[in-house]
Amino acid sequence: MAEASVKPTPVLKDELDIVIPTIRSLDFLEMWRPFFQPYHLIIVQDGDPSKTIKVPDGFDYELYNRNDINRILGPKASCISFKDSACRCFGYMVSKKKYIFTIDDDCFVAKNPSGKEINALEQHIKNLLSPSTPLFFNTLYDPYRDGADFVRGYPFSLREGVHTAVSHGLWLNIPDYDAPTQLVKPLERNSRYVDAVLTIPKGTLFPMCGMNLAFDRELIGPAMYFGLMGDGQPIGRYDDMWAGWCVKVICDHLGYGVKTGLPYIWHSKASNPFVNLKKEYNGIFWQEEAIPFFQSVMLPKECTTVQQCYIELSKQVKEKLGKVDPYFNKLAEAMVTWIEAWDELNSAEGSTGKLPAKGAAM
Ligand SMILES: O=c1ccn([C@@H]2O[C@H](COP(=O)(O)OP(=O)(O)O[C@H]3OC[C@H](O)[C@H](O)[C@H]3O)[C@@H](O)[C@H]2O)c(=O)[nH]1
Ligand SMILES: [Mn+2]
Repeated sequence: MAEASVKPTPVLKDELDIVIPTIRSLDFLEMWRPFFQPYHLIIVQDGDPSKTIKVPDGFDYELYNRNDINRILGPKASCISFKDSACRCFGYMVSKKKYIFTIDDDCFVAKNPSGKEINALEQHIKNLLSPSTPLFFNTLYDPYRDGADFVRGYPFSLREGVHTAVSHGLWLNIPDYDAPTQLVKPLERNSRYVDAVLTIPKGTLFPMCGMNLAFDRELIGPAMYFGLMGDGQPIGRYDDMWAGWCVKVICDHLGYGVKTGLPYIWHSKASNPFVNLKKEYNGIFWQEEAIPFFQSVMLPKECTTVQQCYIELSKQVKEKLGKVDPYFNKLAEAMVTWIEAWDELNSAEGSTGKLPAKGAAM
């Protein structure tokens, strides 16, 4: 019998950081205050570091701009994107908490069909604290949810499930469409609230969106590199996609689960589809090569840590995608730099190397 979660969801306020990339404003936090105030925020300020981004009073935060990233990582800062939401992954690296929730600054509190405001963070915590079922599909969706269970024919040997590494939330109003779809359907809005959480089956990739995403940093953090995007790069808006493909392949290899579905947020801003098309066009073309690559990736059984898997993956990226475009050679090297920087900041001695950023006392 799947353990129904009748217990209240733990707040995890000392075990979870909220990472926000921003090049605009943090006013959206006012709407999230009831849900976010207990948590520590890690704000990654993109763009001009001389610009001051106001953090609303009452939040406990640390803020990093490009000067901070360069100061903390030195030459390794080259792996952190500039002028792209990919910069958010720096926040994952400097966090010291077990869980991460990342959200964009144009995402607001959504309402469920009964009109109740959705505490997206609480749902992500529920998703992360309950097992996933990647090895056998449960047709009644999340079997660990109140009022659900495994259906007849579900093997009892698999009902314990596996640890959940990622919780991928969705969006009402502006859906996360690519530029061509945005251009064809400029007025389309997502009003469909699907009351379900699904485990993405083992061996299946998915398009991970970084807008409303939570993960177990201790299980899968080093694989959550959002790549080389934005300024100086031939691609943008594939940061979260790249991370999602790497993460899913490694989760499948290590036996972790990835969930998608609830919670919803309200995505308010439709970015410019023409600007997006310029950023995405290489990605739309290259993904037709990258997806078959990730579908065929085999990681040796000797790779038992995320770092080992990720370094092995970077070698295969260089070998197999480097032929598609020299960009992938650069990306493969940046993947290694990311792991080196991650281990430097997160090894015992490395943690003292992190200079305090501006902001409220930590
Ligand atoms: O150069 C930049 C641009 C944006 N940001 C911050 O990233 C967040 C997302 O920005 P935006 O809402 O403009 O992007 P979308 O078009 O909605 O697509 C996003 O949503 C899905 C993924 O996260 C995707 O990668 C995003 O592009 C927002 O907080 C901006 O302030 C930035 O830091 N640097
Ligand atoms: Mn947006």
